[in-house]
Amino acid sequence: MGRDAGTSSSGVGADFVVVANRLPVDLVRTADGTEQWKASPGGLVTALESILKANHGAWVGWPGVPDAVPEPFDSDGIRLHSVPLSAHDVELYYEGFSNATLWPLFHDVVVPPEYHREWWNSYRDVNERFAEATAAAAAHGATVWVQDYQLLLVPRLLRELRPDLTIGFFLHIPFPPVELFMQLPWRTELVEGMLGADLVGFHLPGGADNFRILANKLRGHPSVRLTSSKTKAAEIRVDDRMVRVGAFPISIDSTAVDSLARSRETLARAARLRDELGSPRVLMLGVDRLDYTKGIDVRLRALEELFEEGRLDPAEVTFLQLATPSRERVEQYQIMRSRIEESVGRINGMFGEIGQPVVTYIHRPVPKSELTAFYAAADVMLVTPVRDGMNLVAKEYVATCTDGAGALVLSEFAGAANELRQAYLCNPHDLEGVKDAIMAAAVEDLPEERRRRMRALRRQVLGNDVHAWARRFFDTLDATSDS
Ligand SMILES: Nc1ncnc2c1ncn2[C@@H]1O[C@H](COP(=O)(O)OP(=O)(O)O)[C@@H](O)[C@H]1O
Ligand SMILES: O=P(O)(O)OC[C@H]1O[C@H](O[C@H]2O[C@H](CO)[C@@H](O)[C@H](O)[C@H]2O)[C@H](O)[C@@H](O)[C@@H]1O
Repeated sequence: MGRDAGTSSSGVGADFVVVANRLPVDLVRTADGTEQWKASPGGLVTALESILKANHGAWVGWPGVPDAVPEPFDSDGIRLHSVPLSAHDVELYYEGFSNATLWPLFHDVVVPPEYHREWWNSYRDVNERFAEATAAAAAHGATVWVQDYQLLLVPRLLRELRPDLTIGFFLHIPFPPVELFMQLPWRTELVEGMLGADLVGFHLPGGADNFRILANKLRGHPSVRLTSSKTKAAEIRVDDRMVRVGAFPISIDSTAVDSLARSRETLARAARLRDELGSPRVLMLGVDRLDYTKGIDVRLRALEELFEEGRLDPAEVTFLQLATPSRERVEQYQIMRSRIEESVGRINGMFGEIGQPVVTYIHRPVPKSELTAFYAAADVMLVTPVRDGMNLVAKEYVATCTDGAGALVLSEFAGAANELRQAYLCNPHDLEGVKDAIMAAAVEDLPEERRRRMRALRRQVLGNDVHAWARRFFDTLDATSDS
């Protein structure tokens, strides 16, 4: 990628800096008062960590707990700079504006977004602090890569502080249609914030188009499509600068996942897992943060009806759901958790046997090696979000399917469906369609059809990894700074 920077030759600041709400590790405080660093949740960290490890850059982010102020330190070759957040910041900026205003609004209002002025004030204030911390961490002329919806104001704030920097911005969640974005009382400030970058990247062309339309509508900045560009980027004139906008679908470190999946330890653990689960004929798996966008309730409802109708036999099928705790103090997450846990209990009460539940539900993160063994053990992976920026779990499952025998049921409303066309695609709002996709993947299709689909999926995932994603982004960013 040619961004092998670390600290600059002057020793003051790094030449390549990632800025994200979270550091790649969270500080965890245990009941006995001890503190330890643990891997942060979510696909953003999974993807960016492998890029930064390869490039020895710096990372600016929140250490994951209120009021922690750790000094900068090195972790796996990455220099970590903390932006401290108070309990009040966490409540208003993170749980409030980021995750109860922007998150639901950008995910097609699957729950109603809330608009509160005090949340917005806190968001602006925290974005200013992120911009200041980044300005202090970056060397003269450095490249800074700002991540995601929690930091939409940072590109512009940073440009004001440090006009010498090259600034990229990437949005990891869907960018909504104009009519939805227009609900935001602070819509103009947010679009101006993003336009502070030299390149604004989205997962899908639809997101990039929505943003171009808004920039024109709100600020009168027309855009021009660059027909010669491989990424089909467009350019927007903002005062005396050109801002590029394009689609860059994120991916995973496919080769690393593939080789971990082939290891003797993983295969042995996968076989043991199947035994522990009662050697079912069909093992189905779900792996998500416990988020209302992920459609965990959709797949549970589909399975319940398939058991009720006798289309699936509970003596032959087991469903394992791993659900990492997420944003637990936000009301809509609490509502969803109760619904899911109630439905797991109901299905097991109805169809399970003593010592033999039909649904096994684990509400905690598991180590990467264990997660890979779960993927390797599964016959059918259920990925049914009602809306999702990309969904790296779908790609991780495909990369783990080294024997080519698994099947992926995938919602059309996950960004990943744009590339993984050979999955068993379904509309999560159409329960009969979800049930039919599960039946085809788990029971009805011949093994050869499943293998044909999985071969195509593996070609896609192994041929387009996270390093290629970052390369495409930086090639476009470099072209922007040249123009
Ligand atoms: N229970 C779990 N234990 C460990 N890692 C998990 C668990 N659930 C999800 N993950 C990891 O979190 C990431 C989720 O990324 P993604 O599917 O893109 O969704 P999101 O970023 O919205 O959570 C993946 O890298 C996946 O391996
Ligand atoms: O930091 P949290 O509030 O605990 O949330 C975890 C992350 O969730 C979101 O991930 C998104 O990014 C993935 C990678 O691009 C993508 O595959 C997925 O569809 C998105 O939902 C969020 O956008 C991140 O900022 C969070 O770190």
